[in-house]
Amino acid sequence: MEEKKEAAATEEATTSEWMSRPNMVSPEEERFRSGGTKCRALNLVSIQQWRKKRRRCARGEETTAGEMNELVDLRCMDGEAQPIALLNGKEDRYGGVEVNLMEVEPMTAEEFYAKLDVSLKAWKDQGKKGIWIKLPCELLSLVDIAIKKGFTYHHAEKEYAVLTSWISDLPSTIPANASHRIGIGALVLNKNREVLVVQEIDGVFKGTGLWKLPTGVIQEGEGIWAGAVREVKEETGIETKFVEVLAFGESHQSFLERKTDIYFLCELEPSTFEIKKQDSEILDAKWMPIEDYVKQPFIQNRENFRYMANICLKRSREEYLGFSTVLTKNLTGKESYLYCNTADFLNGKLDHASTSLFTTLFRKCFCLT
Ligand SMILES: NC(=O)C1=CN([C@@H]2O[C@H](COP(=O)(O)OP(=O)(O)OC[C@H]3O[C@@H](n4cnc5c(N)ncnc54)[C@H](O)[C@@H]3O)[C@@H](O)[C@H]2O)C=CC1
Repeated sequence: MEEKKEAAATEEATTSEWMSRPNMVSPEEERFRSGGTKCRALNLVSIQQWRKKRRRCARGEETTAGEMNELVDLRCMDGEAQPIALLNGKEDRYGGVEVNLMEVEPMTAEEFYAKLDVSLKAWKDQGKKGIWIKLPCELLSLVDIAIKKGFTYHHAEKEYAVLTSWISDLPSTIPANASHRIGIGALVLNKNREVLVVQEIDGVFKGTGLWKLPTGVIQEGEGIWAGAVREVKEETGIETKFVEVLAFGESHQSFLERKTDIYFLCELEPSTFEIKKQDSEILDAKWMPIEDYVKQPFIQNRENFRYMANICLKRSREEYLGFSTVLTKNLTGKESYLYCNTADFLNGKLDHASTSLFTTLFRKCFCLT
């Protein structure tokens, strides 16, 4: 009866728990005894030796330091033990190793520990520097072990977490997790110099009565200009074409506690004018004379809002120029947008770098004159 209870508890116990309770039967040992072990590196002799050692540790006759290393050593000491395979890793461009556990056979905590231990030793001998481990949600129970072996969280996505460890004696160059969030505010002006404004149902401006520009956050893989067009369409139903980035601002520790928020004030040209507001987020939306928008006390009483509103006002009078987009390619051949002041091209201050630049330039000349 007692044994059964212990076995049931073992199933639920995490590896770290059963490692610290010397009388428990480990899941690995249980599987070995029933003939179904997956870990060929273990055999009964080494398990017994190891359990004796754990009992001695529990009685205080031996230190527990390095207990898991002992397990690995015992495995290697035994004549019948098989060598433990390294974790399957891919070299990165900076002298490190990337281990992707997204598509490997599930492994027990014990197997992972043993493999990680021998892998780290091997990689250290080989002079490797940054070690990256990508763990799918199904293997997140292994995080504990990686952390005990010196790894720290780097970042997480819905499907996985990534941990890193810098094993070189040189200073770490592992890049930080994403540090910024990108948002947009959209200036949409019609021919009567009315600006498209909204009131939001929730958020910081709830209940203030402020008529504000449509704002939003750029999605993964989305261009700033495309995100601005999408947000305006979603919130107000108005179709637009991107014209320019008028200004951008940054504020630190403004998102998820530690992230910097960068927002781009964009001008968009409307091609439809009938408002169909988004019911889930927008309380009301309308076209408002730009002077009335700027005069709102909430805006006049806050320096950054006043600055942005004045830029919008100047822009509505065609007294201000921003940055428009030039489609280019980055080093790896991916599409990359350059946001630049085309007025300087007009004045001959910059070289005309590409055909698409000329196209943009002529479009801008046409729009602005
Ligand atoms: N709101 C404004 O008037 C201004 C906004 N900006 C910039 O515009 C960008 C976007 O600003 P906001 O629209 O105010 O962003 P926000 O962070 O308040 O909201 C963005 C979206 O996420 C949703 N959301 C945010 N936190 C949520 C939560 N805890 N639970 C559920 N939904 C949540 C909101 O409903 C909204 O759809 C930022 O970069 C900001 O700096 C810049 C100046 C003024």
